[in-house]
Amino acid sequence: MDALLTVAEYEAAARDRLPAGIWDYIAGGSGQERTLAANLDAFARLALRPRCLVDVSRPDLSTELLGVRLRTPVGVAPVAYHRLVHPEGEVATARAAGFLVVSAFASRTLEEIAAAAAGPLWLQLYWFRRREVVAGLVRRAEAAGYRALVLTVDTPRVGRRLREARRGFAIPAGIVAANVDAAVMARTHEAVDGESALVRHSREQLDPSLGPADLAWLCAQTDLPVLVKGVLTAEDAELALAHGAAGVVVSNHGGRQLDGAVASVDALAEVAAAVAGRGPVLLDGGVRTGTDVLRALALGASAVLVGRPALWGLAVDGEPGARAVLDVIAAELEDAMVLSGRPRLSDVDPSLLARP
Ligand SMILES: Cc1cc2nc3c(=O)[nH]c(=O)nc-3n(C[C@H](O)[C@H](O)[C@H](O)COP(=O)(O)O)c2cc1C
Ligand SMILES: O=C(O)C(=O)c1ccccc1
Repeated sequence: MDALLTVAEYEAAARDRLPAGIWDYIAGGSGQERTLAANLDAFARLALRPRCLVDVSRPDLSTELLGVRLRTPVGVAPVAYHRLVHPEGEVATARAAGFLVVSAFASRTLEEIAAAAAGPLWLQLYWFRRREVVAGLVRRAEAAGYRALVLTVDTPRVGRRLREARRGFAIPAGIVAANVDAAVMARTHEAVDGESALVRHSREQLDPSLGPADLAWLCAQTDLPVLVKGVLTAEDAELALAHGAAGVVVSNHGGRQLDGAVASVDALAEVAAAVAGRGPVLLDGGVRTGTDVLRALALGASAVLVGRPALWGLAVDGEPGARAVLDVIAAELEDAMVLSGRPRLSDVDPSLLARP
């Protein structure tokens, strides 16, 4: 195999390897997939204003997030069921990642992932109707040394994923959400023609009444910082912080929830302005290159997360593949910092963009 030099090449290699149903589950968005496409297009539209005559002999990609030093400002977004693409699943991803947000629907246990992790771990939560599932995950994350919780708020139910519906997609029996009661997850394994099992499962098990008071309740349950994921507006950023959130993740769930929602990078400036330095602002959705990372930081992100790219690397070559994808992005980021005259991340601000 020739060396793969870009994230796009990992994507193509992963597509060649994965069964079509698994590929469509991962690649797909909701509805007409407009937001899925917009996440990529929005980055492409942000032209850079490089500066020259700057000493760029010592580029420094490191950053601090919630008191922890990271080698790069790039982590892995919470993505369900890594074992769909590689038998080691999240354990391999955790070895490769500088920083990983573990999904509530991880296919390895929180403790196995913690034992393997190279960097900080956060745990993502859904608002299960059975609140003891949420509380149990919080206790286990605390005990296993996770450093933050991420409450996903863009999923009162799973979006209309037409690729999943057409295939009657269900989670294969051998791959389970290792940290959630099997009874809660049973319906994710029942294939029905013309329906996504995940949509059905989410309608039954996720609580769509989630509101600000519930966020405040969650924050009161734990000393861990709680970030709110799925924020696309200044109003929701303000509401999240007012009810105890330590920060936000600007995200449209990789174009898998409300189709037609704004591209995440296009929502970033508004959210960052509302947060106004009171906590970290992360971004995910469509980050595929080092220059995308730089664009997001210029618009106010503290760090970014990649979702699908981590799975592409994992699918191609397990732990080394996931590491290689993150290394490609880091190498491109360093290059972009040197070539744009911004050798430190603290030098990255809206002046980097032609039309911020
Ligand atoms: C296959 C797949 C599964 C996902 N599972 C979850 C999940 O369990 N929890 C969650 O908060 N977000 C989930 N997401 C959304 C990601 O956290 C993230 O928002 C999105 O993938 C970022 O976009 P990107 O894939 O373009 O990088 C999932 C995304 C994908 C593609
Ligand atoms: O969050 C998702 O995008 C996702 O795919 C999912 C997986 C399992 C249950 C609910 C949603």
